[in-house]
Amino acid sequence: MTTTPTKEGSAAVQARRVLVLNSGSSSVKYQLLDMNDRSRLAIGLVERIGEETSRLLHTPLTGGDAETRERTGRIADHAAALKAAAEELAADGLGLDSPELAAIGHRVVHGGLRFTEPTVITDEVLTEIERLVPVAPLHNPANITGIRTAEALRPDLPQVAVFDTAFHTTMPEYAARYAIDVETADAHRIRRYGFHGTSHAYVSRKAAELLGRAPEEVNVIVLHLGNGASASAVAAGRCVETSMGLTPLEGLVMGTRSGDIDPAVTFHLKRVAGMSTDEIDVLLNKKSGLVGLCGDNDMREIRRRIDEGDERAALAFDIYVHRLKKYIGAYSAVLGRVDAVVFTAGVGENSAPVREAAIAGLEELGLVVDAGLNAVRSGEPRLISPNYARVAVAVVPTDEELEIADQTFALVGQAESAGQQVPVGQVDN
Ligand SMILES: Nc1ncnc2c1ncn2[C@@H]1O[C@H](COP(=O)(O)OP(=O)(O)O)[C@@H](O)[C@H]1O
Ligand SMILES: CC(=O)OP(=O)(O)O
Ligand SMILES: [Mg+2]
Repeated sequence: MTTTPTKEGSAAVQARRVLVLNSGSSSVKYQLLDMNDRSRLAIGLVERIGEETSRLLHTPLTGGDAETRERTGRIADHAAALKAAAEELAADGLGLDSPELAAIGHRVVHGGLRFTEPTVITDEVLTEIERLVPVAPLHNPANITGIRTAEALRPDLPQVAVFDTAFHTTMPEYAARYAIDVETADAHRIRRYGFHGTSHAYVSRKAAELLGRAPEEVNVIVLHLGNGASASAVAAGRCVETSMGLTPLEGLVMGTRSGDIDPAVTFHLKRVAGMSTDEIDVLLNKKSGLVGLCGDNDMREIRRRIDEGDERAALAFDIYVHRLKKYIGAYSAVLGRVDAVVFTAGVGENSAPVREAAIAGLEELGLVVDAGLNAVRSGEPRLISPNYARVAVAVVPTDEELEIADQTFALVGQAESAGQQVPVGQVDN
């Protein structure tokens, strides 16, 4: 194995592994990647953090058969979740103490306008991420805990933040600004930031590849349909419009979030229903969307209920699809020429009925889905439109973790090859 001098000047194993942490409001997804070939050494998920029914699923991928280990029982918070993940990695000889670990890459949801690129985390960067908590209350606190815990476990390693908002900072001002009083908006930095940017960037690039064209040559609409869901219009590789706004609440119907509503609904709930701001926040972020409409937020379960004739589930599905269709139409108009509409994330990659229903009736926009191609299940990027269609419709599996690992490793590598000291151990705990 190659050796290189460390910052202290002693010989060490060349570090080419990256740990990626994607901390959500109640879950942590993690992956350890070997950047020699960008392969995964282990993947894991801790879900339902803080509940009695927490669960950790850990899969080492270094041996022959990938066997998932499961831990159940309450995991109190994100710090405990990360420590449990670190123990699982250590049990496979992939512990965080490994000299082969080059950096830890974190998905950070809100980076405001300041962070347009992946950024090595210093105290000052962390303070800025903390300052953005009010506009990403479900996400940034979890990201911050992830950073602090990782820092405590490996204070000598560079930690890199990859921001969901970064890809959207290219949006023109007329798309990013809300039509509200300019002084008020500026004083409180109220504008459209957009989220899931790492996914929109990765998927739009992959879609261009699938079409055999350079990203600069194509205009695509990306529909990221996970638990959180957002659409973006990407022109020549740059985001020009996206559906999430100041926070990840705006836009499409999501698993538990309402997406677009008349903002006056909130005044009405306060004045007429007597709800507090916090109660309205919980209602719109956690008790709305699919779960609010029919009690389920998993599209598989909704489809199963529809097959059994459940009318509430059918209406929830129709509302979800209707919103998607509106955004496809709107973004076709924004882009003028569309080369591809691309489905991604849990629902987009797996739900043929959602894809079929969202594109149905859009022939005038050049959009058609081939039922046979749409029914194919595959982990590969693929076209689901017939050859004759004017606009391609595609499914492109997203890989936020790989993109975060690539960006993290590139940043740390660039800094080192330029002979710069990569800031480490600068986050106060
Ligand atoms: N086979 C499937 N068929 C339909 N929907 C699916 C399938 N697998 C996952 N999903 C949907 O994907 C959602 C999760 O998407 P994902 O992108 O993993 O979300 P997140 O990253 O926001 O947690 C689930 O809630 C479910 O609705
Ligand atoms: C920003 C956002 O909505 O993220 P997620 O889909 O992971 O909740
Ligand atoms: Mg996701």
